[in-house]
Amino acid sequence: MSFFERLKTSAPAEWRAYTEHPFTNGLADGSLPETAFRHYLVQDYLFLIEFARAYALAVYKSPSLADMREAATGLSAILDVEMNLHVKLCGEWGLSASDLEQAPPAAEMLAYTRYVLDAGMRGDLLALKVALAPCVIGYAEIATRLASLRHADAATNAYRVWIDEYAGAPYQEVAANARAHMEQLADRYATPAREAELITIFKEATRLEADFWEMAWRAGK
Ligand SMILES: Cc1ncc(CO)c(N)n1
Repeated sequence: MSFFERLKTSAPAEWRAYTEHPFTNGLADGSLPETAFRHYLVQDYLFLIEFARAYALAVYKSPSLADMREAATGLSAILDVEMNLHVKLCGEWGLSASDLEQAPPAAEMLAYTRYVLDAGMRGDLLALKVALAPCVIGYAEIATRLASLRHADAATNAYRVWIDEYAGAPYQEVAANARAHMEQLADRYATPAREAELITIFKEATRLEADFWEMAWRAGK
């Protein structure tokens, strides 16, 4: 079993609560209330800024030049690709750049990003990548599942652009690379004695991802 599969099978309830959260199913069938989606978009913009800082930390934490290049590629994927797409998507939902920048950060967004940054600051590059795995690899898995559901209203579903962005080849490739790099780091640095600590980080980060959906889901009620 790969390292990532071991992480997932060590946190089955957490992984399920995150990847099959009602928010995600509401994206797939278009039933998600618009207020929930808008709340999500605003907080996700703030999330991505902190996420970029986590990748910058990964550059600093890199033991080798090859690790550093990999982290720098991830940083640029967020700053130059995902953030731009996000601003465009927000614009389509009537949210301007200043709406996004002036939004007060939600406790769930802060808790999650602080957790990831802290795991990386006190740990090594592998610990940081494990904390990031639910975000990067999780979104690729979620979007692939949602894209395969093939609801009858797929053509008119307003959330289709979001699904397509994360189910599309460019994002899937970013996630596959992140996964391959984490496997390689695990070969180099994961010892049986460390596995419990790494599982704890993965479990916590997964729980905080589910809380992020839950925060937005509540806003739609
Ligand atoms: C909360 C969250 N997790 C993961 C991703 C994927 O980058 C995202 N955009 N937002």
